[in-house]
Amino acid sequence: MIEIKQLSKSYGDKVALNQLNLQINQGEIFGFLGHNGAGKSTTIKTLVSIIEPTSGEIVIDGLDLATHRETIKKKIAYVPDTPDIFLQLTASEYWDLIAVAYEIKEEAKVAKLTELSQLFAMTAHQDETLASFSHGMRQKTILIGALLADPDIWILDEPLQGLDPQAAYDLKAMMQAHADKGKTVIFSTHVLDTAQQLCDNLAILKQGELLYNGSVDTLLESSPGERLEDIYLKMAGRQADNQPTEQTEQLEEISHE
Ligand SMILES: Nc1ncnc2c1ncn2[C@@H]1O[C@H](COP(=O)(O)OP(=O)(O)OP(=O)(O)O)[C@@H](O)[C@H]1O
Repeated sequence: MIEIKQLSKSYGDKVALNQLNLQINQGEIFGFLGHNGAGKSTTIKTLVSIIEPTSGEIVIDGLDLATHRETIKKKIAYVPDTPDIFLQLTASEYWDLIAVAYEIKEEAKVAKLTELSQLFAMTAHQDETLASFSHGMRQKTILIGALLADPDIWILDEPLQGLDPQAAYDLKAMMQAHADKGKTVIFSTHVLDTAQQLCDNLAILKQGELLYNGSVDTLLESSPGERLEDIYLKMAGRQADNQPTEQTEQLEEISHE
């Protein structure tokens, strides 16, 4: 279980996250939704130890992230929103690097790579550099690397961006299969149909504040006949609009019950 307690992050004067409290259960698919700049990536980067929070605490399976960082990092695989890393490496060299970092045995690595690179149509490209790849191919290379370790917690920042329809379909199936094995999958997205289709629970953020935390079903039941997209847009409002909508107030009550 992941417990996020009173988590805040400021970049200079800019408050990106304000006292966020959340719980993410093992084996669930958890989604972060929110307009641009809402704080989704900041939350995710804090979870994967890329950035330090200004204050607050993250506890994963009973261990405080601040004091058990190395142990916790081994449980987590992360797919960033911009896959422009290790561009000078070939896909195969990148996967080798991940296998060493996560201490994956050679036999298991080869079996998993054969399966995943075929699934994502990357076998023919494994000896080409990431620099020569399209955005989607880099994304697939990093996805394959993340899955090599069969992580307890798989965290993906806007993972569907840039994937072709087949790869997006396969990735969604893999996220579901990963959760079905009892692993935790956390992702951010702007694709509300995907959130509705995949998520057990979600958090909706706006300008660093939590607007809603709870199940997708509860959210949908709160407005019969409406899709998640309709409910989300009413709740989050327009970017410049800081005033809570009537829907926001109603849903805040539900999420605190
Ligand atoms: N390195 C940084 N320096 C200064 N401000 C930052 C930095 N990173 C993020 N911010 C600010 O923090 C706020 C939250 O940004 P964040 O990237 O977490 O949003 P997001 O919800 O992931 O947005 P998007 O959907 O556009 O990816 C924004 O106002 C952003 O401008």
